[in-house]
Amino acid sequence: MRIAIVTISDRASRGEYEDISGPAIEACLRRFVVTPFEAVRRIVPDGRDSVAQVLRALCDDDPVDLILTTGGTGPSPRDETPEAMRDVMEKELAGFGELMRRVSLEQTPTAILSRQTAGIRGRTLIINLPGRPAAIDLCVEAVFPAVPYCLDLIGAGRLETDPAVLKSFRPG
Ligand SMILES: Nc1ncnc2c1ncn2[C@@H]1O[C@H](COP(=O)(O)OP(=O)(O)OP(=O)(O)O)[C@@H](O)[C@H]1O
Ligand SMILES: Nc1nc2c(c(=O)[nH]1)N[C@H]1C(S)=C(S)[C@@H](COP(=O)(O)O)O[C@H]1N2
Repeated sequence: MRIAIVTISDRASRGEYEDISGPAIEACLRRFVVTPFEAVRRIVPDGRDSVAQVLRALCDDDPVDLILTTGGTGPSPRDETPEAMRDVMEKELAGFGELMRRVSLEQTPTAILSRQTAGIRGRTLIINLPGRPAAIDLCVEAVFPAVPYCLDLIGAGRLETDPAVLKSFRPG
């Protein structure tokens, strides 16, 4: 099982601030994913082409099973993660963005500014998270119960979670 964590930030990619959100995603997953996995880490600048290029590379050449991105989902001019998603996804899973915004709205009214979504390319599931470190655990934990079954359905690797920490759901 290989899980890619892609930090999308102009300043973090230039080393102007420390990437906190990327490591926070890996730490979050390590708390409940019991299947051994390799974390593949990338840090790229904002922008449609920059993001689409890294996503295509991770899905097409020796594909990873799951990609979690952080950043670039907002409304400012350089935030183009959703445009890159539209370029690379073969199927959109809009429910992921809907649920993450719903839980985030309980934390902050600016959650409506995130255009985060999820989608499938080949045998890889891609999920967008906002850039702010405070969003990571909340958004990952909200959607993850459905992730293992989604990976089954697209032919990715089998992923198990520790039910005492995060219960995943496989119907039937
Ligand atoms: N990977 C990250 N690690 C730590 N903090 C982050 C990260 N990404 C975003 N943040 C924080 O969240 C704020 C809002 O994120 P946003 O993606 O809108 O950044 P930004 O202002 O567009 O700048 P940049 O793209 O250079 O990160 C940032 O100003 C920063 O404080
Ligand atoms: N849970 C959660 N969601 C959140 C936030 C947050 O602090 N917590 N920040 C919001 C803000 S202020 C913005 S601008 C958008 C987009 O952030 P991004 O461009 O860093 O992806 O995510 C939103 N979603």
